[in-house]
Amino acid sequence: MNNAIEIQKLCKNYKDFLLNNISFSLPMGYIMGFVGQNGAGKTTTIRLILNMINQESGEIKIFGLDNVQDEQKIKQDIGVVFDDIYFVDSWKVREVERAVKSFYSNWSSKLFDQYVSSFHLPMDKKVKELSRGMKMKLMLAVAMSHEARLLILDEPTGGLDPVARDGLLEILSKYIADGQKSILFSTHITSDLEKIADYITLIDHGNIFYSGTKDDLLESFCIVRGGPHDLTDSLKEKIIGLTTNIAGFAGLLPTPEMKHLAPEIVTETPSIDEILVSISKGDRNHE
Ligand SMILES: Nc1ncnc2c1ncn2[C@@H]1O[C@H](COP(=O)(O)OP(=O)(O)OP(=O)(O)O)[C@@H](O)[C@H]1O
Repeated sequence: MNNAIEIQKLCKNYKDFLLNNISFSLPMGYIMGFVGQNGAGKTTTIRLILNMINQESGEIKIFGLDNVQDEQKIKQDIGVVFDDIYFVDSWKVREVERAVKSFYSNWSSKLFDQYVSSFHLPMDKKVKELSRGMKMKLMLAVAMSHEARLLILDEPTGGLDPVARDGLLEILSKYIADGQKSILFSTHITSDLEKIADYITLIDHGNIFYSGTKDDLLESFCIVRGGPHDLTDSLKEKIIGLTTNIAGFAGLLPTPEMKHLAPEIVTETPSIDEILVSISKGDRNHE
């Protein structure tokens, strides 16, 4: 299978943070959600992929090419959206297009106009006059107007209302429909990923906790709940992010451990949010 992104043993060291030897791949034609708590290392990983910061060690390949040596070639094929707008404040929407299009050999003004119109962006407004959601939509329009084969989105839905978010998810699903495009989508709004992501990479304190299909992730764990007397010592050790109170306990359990459960214990399929919260509680329980 061809990979849009292939990361091997990537490390980055800051004073108080280590991106610890991470590896994961995004297969061509799919959407990968990139999730983790604040400060887990998502933006650092994205900056490394885009060669905006230097890595200490490891390898990053985009469409099979080295992200540093072949940077110029690769960047023609990537569209990026960050949570901060990077266009000049005094530019009007039309001027943003004029400024950006010269960088891309595949730029399509027709596509840009279509996105601007479907996002209801006013062509004559200046960047500084746009709302946060409008700025986000402008960055998305730019990212998608040069037929990029890889979109890298860092919190793209943060400023969008639920209707606009839903519209965006539809656009992203259509964007990858030809099987030739891929999206790495970092977000805290995991319900968006439940709708459209095929793969999930979950990063926890600079380590990859999980990378694989969303379905496998949700099948790999279950939420368990039981009364105070159902919690044995051996079960306690296996539960990630255990919470207890007078009524009983709850937490996340690796699915293979389900076969040892007493029949009174209730199990449910977790949401991505529940997995994230349990992992973070598990980290705190071990501190
Ligand atoms: N330039 C830098 N110098 C020192 N530390 C940094 C630098 N950039 C990021 N960090 C640290 O690296 C860690 C990971 O930050 P990063 O921005 O990658 O997290 P994130 O997962 O994107 O978080 P969030 O969800 O809050 O955006 C944090 O502890 C942050 O303080």
